Amino acid sequence: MIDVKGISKSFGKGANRFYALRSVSFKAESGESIAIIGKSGSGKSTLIHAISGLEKADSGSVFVEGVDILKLNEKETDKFRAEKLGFVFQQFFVQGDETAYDNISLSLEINNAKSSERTTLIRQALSQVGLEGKEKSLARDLSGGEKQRLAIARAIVNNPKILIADEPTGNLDSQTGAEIEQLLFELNQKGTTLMIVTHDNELAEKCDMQITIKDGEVQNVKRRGVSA
Ligand SMILES: Nc1ncnc2c1ncn2[C@@H]1O[C@H](COP(=O)(O)OP(=O)(O)OP(=O)(O)O)[C@@H](O)[C@H]1O
Repeated sequence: MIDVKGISKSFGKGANRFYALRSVSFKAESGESIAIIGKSGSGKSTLIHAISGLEKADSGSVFVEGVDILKLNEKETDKFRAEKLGFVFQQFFVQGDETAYDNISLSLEINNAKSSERTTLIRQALSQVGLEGKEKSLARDLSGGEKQRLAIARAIVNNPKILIADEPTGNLDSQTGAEIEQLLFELNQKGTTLMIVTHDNELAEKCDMQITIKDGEVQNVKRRGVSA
């Protein structure tokens, strides 16, 4: 479950203090798909950073899968993030001069795993995203859609509870974007909670829950088929 209660986050000091989030609250059950929508600069990225502990909220509480993340120290936050969360971004962030295998291997948490075990986990992740047989391909030789599939494989190799996708289709043509969308929803159907930051209303409408952020505040929470 993700339970966000009254979080605020400001940047700067004194007269220059700027609130990127103001008393934001919402609750989502495990396994749901959640869209975070809103104009550029409304606070969407700041919200997912606060939920993942990449940036700590100034006040309020954030429970993710039963863990009060504002109470964790830096090392515990890193461990929590590595074990429970997977991230996918608009810009893919794959290492072009590394193979697909090595891109995933770099983020594999079980660093002391036997190499046969690593290989199995990496092959499974590649197969889940439809990139079987691409282990040895250099990331830079992959198409845009394949790069994003690789980024998704890397995000899911540790079997995260929550997959956080920030504009995952923003750099893709509509056909490839639709395939990536389908892949994300397939992973969601298998039980991974999916949180997507998007400007795409059609994509947002496919999610169980749509949270609209405006000027750092929750403007509206809509559940599929229900208006709040
Ligand atoms: N580290 C920071 N220091 C100062 N201001 C920041 C910082 N991070 C974000 N902000 C400000 O907080 C506000 C919200 O930013 P945020 O990146 O969360 O918006 P967003 O909704 O994700 O925008 P976009 O859709 O353009 O990515 C913006 O006005 C931004 O300039």
